[in-house]
Amino acid sequence: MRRVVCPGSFDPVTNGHLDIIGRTSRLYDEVVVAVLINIEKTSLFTVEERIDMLQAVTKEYGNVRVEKFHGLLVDFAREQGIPTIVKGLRAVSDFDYELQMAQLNYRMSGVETLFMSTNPEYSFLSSSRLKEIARYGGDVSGLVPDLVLELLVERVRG
Ligand SMILES: Cc1cn(CCC(=O)O)c2ccccc12
Repeated sequence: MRRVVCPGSFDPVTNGHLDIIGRTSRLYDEVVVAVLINIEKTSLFTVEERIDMLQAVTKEYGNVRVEKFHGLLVDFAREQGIPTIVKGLRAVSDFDYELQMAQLNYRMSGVETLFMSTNPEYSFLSSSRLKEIARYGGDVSGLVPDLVLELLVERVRG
């Protein structure tokens, strides 16, 4: 069983995330989407809400499992018996940090990191930018799944 882990905060999941997860699900037997629990960071959605959204929007792929984790990603990967991380790269600006993390993770644990180019349609997308726009009433339809759009608008304007 060839497994891979796709880590992130997913606060909330965007179409950019979904694009990478969907393409990865066609390359591996199982994709574990790992939602990071970060108590230092205030989030718009709870971990459980983020997991529920991810489960709903990845169900159609049939081989995606959503889990939560805290601490080191490589510890989670090892516990899950997953030898490979897949990260989406949006732009050159992502590369520096991601390369450093990949080298550190490999040195610490032998877990490999594979990079996948983000669909250019979403290369500008990040959850934080999205939340900012939604907070000021901007239209983010088409950038997140419809289910997420509803919950996002309700939450920022609630
Ligand atoms: C482009 C991209 C960024 N991230 C981290 C997102 C985050 O930390 O919320 C991803 C996670 C899965 C698939 C693609 C991506």
